[in-house]
Amino acid sequence: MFTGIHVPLITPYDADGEVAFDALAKIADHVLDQGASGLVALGTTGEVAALTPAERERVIGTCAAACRERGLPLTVGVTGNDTRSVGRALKKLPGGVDAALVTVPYFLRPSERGVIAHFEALAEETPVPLMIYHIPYRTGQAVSAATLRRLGAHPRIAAVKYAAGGVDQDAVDLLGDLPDGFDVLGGDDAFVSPLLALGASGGVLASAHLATDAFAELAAAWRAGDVTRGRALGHRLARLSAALFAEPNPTVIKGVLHARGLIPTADVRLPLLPASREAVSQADLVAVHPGE
Ligand SMILES: O=C(O)C1=N[C@H](C(=O)O)C[C@H](O)C1
Repeated sequence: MFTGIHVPLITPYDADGEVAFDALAKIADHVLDQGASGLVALGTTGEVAALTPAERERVIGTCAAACRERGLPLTVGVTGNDTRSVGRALKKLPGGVDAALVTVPYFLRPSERGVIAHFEALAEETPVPLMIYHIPYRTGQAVSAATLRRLGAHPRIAAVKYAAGGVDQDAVDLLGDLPDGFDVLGGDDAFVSPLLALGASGGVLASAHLATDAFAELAAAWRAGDVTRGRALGHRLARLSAALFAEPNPTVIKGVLHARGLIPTADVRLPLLPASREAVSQADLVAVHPGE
């Protein structure tokens, strides 16, 4: 299920600050038609924390329709640091959801044994396969390769979105000895190419709103062992990701999509602030020929 590039969609807003569901549907169709292997709804990029429960439900429905039409998977972000409430949220996921992206418990900083107990409890009750979201610079929680390997051996834990802020020793250790049926997806846009080179099967990349086809080609090149193409493309796309992440995600991406007429406004909800004009025009420029 988890190969190729999965795009964690932004949430576009109209001039009144309401979610622009028609624009969301168009972006979903666009990235899937450009070669994305699936969508992720309600990620950080989708400003999930700023959405009401009703908006979240409609976002899932909109993304599910686009995926269903093409027979591609929809993953939905489920965030929380209390095992029971995350379990309840998983059980409430509507039809049309194929997997859940579940953050390592944040802020609380349980032990790694606690992290294992958390995911093993969730894996026993989840209606859909789980993708662990490992992002220690946001959660504050270390998770070793040994812990991920143990969790990856569980039949209901299908993948990890690996976002350690670089290619660390645990990434090398994990990718050198993966449990059967457990996929690693790069979750730090700038480091996806080296992770693919080590054996990751794809990525969950906000940058792939732009140049989706080039990101899909990057994943395919590394899978096919085409080092020359993978390396060259990886360097170019890393420059695009750097430009898109020059200010807090997803502000620059929204700025570029708006400048290109793909969403009605570049607005974000507080505490995010819109990206500067300079950051948007620089990223727009880099995005024009990312694959060459
Ligand atoms: O929402 C996501 O999923 C992602 N969020 C990361 C972030 O906001 O830092 C970036 C990554 O591309 C995917």
